[in-house]
Amino acid sequence: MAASLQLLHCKLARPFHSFSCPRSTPLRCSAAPPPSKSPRRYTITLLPGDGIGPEVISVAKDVLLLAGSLEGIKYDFREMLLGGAALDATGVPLPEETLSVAKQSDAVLLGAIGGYKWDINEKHLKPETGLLQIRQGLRVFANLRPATVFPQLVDASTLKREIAEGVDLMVVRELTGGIYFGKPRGFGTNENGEEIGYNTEIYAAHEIDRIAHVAFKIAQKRSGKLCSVDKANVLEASMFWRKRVLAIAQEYPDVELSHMYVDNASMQLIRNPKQFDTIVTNNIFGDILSDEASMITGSIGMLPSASLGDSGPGLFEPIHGSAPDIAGQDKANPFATVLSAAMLLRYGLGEDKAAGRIENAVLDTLNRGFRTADIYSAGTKLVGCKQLGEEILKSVESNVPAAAV
Ligand SMILES: NC(=O)C1=CN([C@@H]2O[C@H](COP(=O)(O)OP(=O)(O)OC[C@H]3O[C@@H](n4cnc5c(N)ncnc54)[C@H](O)[C@@H]3O)[C@@H](O)[C@H]2O)C=CC1
Ligand SMILES: CC(C)CC(=O)C(=O)O
Repeated sequence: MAASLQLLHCKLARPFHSFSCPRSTPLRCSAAPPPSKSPRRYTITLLPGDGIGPEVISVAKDVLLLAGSLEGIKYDFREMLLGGAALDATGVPLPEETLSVAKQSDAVLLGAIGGYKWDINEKHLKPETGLLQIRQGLRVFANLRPATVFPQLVDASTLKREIAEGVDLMVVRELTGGIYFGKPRGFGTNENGEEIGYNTEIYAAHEIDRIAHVAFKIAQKRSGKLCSVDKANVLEASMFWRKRVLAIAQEYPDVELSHMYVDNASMQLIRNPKQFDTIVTNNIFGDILSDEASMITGSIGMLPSASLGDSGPGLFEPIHGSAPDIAGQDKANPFATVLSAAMLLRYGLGEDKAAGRIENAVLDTLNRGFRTADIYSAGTKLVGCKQLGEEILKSVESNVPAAAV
């Protein structure tokens, strides 16, 4: 089974740099485990989930298959239930079998979960609880969310060209701690007998230290700049976050560390996103800031993610949700999931060549003018999720070299 963070630490933390950032030089690590099986064969757990999840996973699976077969890779796919689909079939959002199969696989590719149908469910019967449980079950505490503005999509950004052009940042989000998991949590009544709901933002030292190490290492391989985002002017958990990040910084004298309050960071991302390179932040701030960062790139449908732990399979998923407003209409943008599949190959399996094929194919498809509605602009070709998938496959097949895209 792949040891995800070990692979990451040996690799380039800027997967798209070859076309988005000519100023930097690719880093390679000789310690990265070369694939030794021949033919290389991997077990991949697919979790399509709900809403547009199955639509985008179907495209990504085909792309993985083709890029893999062209690079001598074979897969055993295990499609399992998660979220609302699992609730309907089994009564729980994360069946034991799903977690067990996921744990035994080499990597996990997830679509999205959730939908109106389950919104009124109690907490333990919500699709979202299944998502949190699988992240925790796989111990994937480091969630990497690269936000890269592709030259082809500068005009799809809601920001002015001069602000959006060249943005290439990495949000390192802590994924298995903080307020999404903190206890006590729940509903009750206060001393006046009034109903209340409450949650706890809590971080132990080891949780901050390990995500800080990941972020510093990524920053080292990028531009050497790390911004830690918190709310240390108000929240004790953030004051402690900052203290630990400062302590860990002693081990990375080559990284220029800055701190920013989250309210300012959300404003600065829109004012001047190019001031950021690597951002490290807690679970909830990372969730929100990465959705915001996605719009700089043109759409939430463009942002992939990799969630990695110290050992075991990584979990790869687009940052978007199940988009119930467009589900079943063939309108979903599958690029985020396809790029998550590329991250799976690169950081989950060490299959750089197959990953590169997919990344180049995404750019080639954009170069050939194909767009889903969320990134459409005048003069480009509007297509649905399925047709975009077919175009990506053509680009994978033609294997346009990186220099040409
Ligand atoms: N990782 C996951 O599975 C996540 C699940 N959710 C769940 O998803 C459901 C909907 O949540 P929302 O807040 O509406 O967030 P969302 O990300 O599903 O949708 C927000 C907006 O972006 C659009 N959008 C999202 N992905 C797109 C894509 N690939 N292509 C084109 N447009 C896209 C949607 O149509 C919608 O207008 C909820 O049940 C929520 O809990 C939300 C976020 C993450
Ligand atoms: C639906 C939540 C559990 C998670 C979320 O919003 C996210 O990770 O993007």
